[in-house]
Amino acid sequence: MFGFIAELLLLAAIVVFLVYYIFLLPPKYPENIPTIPFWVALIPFFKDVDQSDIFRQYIDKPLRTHGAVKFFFAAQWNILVHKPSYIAEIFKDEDLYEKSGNQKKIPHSVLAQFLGDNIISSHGQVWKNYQSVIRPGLQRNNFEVDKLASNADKLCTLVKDVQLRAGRGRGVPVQGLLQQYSVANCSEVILQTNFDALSDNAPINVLQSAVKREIFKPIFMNFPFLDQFPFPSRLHARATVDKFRDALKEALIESHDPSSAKSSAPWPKDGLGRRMLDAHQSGLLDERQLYDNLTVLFVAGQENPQLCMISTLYLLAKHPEMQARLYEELVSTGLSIAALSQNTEVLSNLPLLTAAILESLRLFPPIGQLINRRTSRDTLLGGSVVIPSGTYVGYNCSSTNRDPAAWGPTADEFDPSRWGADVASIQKQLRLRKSKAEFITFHGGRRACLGEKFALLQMRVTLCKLLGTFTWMLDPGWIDRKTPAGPLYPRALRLVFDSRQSGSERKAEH
Ligand code: HEM
Repeated sequence: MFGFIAELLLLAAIVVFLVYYIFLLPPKYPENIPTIPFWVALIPFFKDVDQSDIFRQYIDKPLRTHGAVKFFFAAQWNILVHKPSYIAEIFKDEDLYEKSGNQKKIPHSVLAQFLGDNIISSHGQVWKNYQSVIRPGLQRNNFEVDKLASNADKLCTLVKDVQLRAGRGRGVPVQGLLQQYSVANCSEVILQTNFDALSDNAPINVLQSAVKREIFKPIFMNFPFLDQFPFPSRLHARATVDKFRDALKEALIESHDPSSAKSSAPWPKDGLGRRMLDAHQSGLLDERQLYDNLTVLFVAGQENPQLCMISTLYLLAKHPEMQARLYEELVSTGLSIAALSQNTEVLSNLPLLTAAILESLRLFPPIGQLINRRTSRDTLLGGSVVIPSGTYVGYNCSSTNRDPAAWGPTADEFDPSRWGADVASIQKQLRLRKSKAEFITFHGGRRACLGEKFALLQMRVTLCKLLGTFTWMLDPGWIDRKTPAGPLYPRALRLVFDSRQSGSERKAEH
């Protein structure tokens, strides 16, 4: 009996070994690009790392030298592309490089349950249908800038309070505050809902943090097939994402019900929330599609701007001279900060402000790495890289955005002047860099981000208020490290804020 069990265990061990061996073996094609060893993806499990260090050490050189590599991620082999001309080719052929999001790639995962089938990850006619509903709501010309400015005022008050409590010269954590702020902007201005996110302990902020903890667990991001098993922690994760979806759904319905105390009427013409509810009523979106899209719009609409704010505050903290120049630019308009923060036209025509935001988005794209396109047939990328049908293809955004061949030897440096000195040349350069896929922060081609316009407006208003109210620097005790995996940004950033007024008062005192 003992011998039989031992044999069975040995057999099981051989099967597991064989399966793993095959699983971890890189695909034969393409032959002319290198393979990043599979264990590189596993380093964050064993060590507390800065993902940009790992990238520099193991991925950067082969990726840049060959323009693409074979790369193990999310428990499968993919082609990770760096070369801008390859990426431009991918963006151009939507039918060959089909969007294939989590609902197709890992349908059993918590992530797929959370975001479902939505405008970002769908393909073909379904995507066109979603676009017809969503695009006009996201690209309207009349975003309520007064609401953004008033939320930015509240943010400044929160920052002041936290800094006061921490004590002069002591660093304060900024991520939580920026999360509250971007949730408020996204829910109120994009979706016409209200979660009272800027008040203390708003339930949405607690839920949002709980969902993020579950979704970004590295072990399940790298091995999503583990979600097939009913681990108690994953059942809890599923319940948490459902609760979050229900909260969004309830808020959307209540805020669009004129008889509800939580109604956000009057609604703007073309408001996205109304459009989505109408599309459901007319049968254009079924119930599942309505709430999948609502969830993804909420996530994309507040998470990406939030990360952009963190990275921009970080870069400006490292460049106090740039803070001073930006402040001078605001003052040079002759408008008060209060008036300027609500004047979309003047704000959009400030060259340094525009260039600083673009430069931050270039160096720290909120979506650092994206692998969600699948080849629908065999192909030859760039005329030389053989990619078999059914292969997942993606890119590392910050690597391409920092390509020295495109941006020169200072590609890794924060230098807003590289974008141009006036708004017309900055816009021209932006269009050119996007068309050559040298700046891919907002993706590209027909699937380019639909929220770019809103995101840039929000960044302008936010920086106008923050720069008009404070100067800031890095907390000297904060360790300068980026996140270990997932979205790339400075980890648990702590800043020391100083009120501009008290700064000038201090000068007067001397
Ligand atoms: C700094 C802010 C932002 C950045 C860097 C950003 C970046 C991106 C990227 C990289 C994609 C492609 C995603 C993929 O293929 O998986 C995308 C798509 C998209 N984004 Fe954004 N985004 C930002 C803000 C927003 C905002 C505020 C919204 C508003 C809800 C939004 C809505 C969308 C939508 C709807 C798509 C899908 C477009 C399509 O496929 O038709 N984004 N964005």
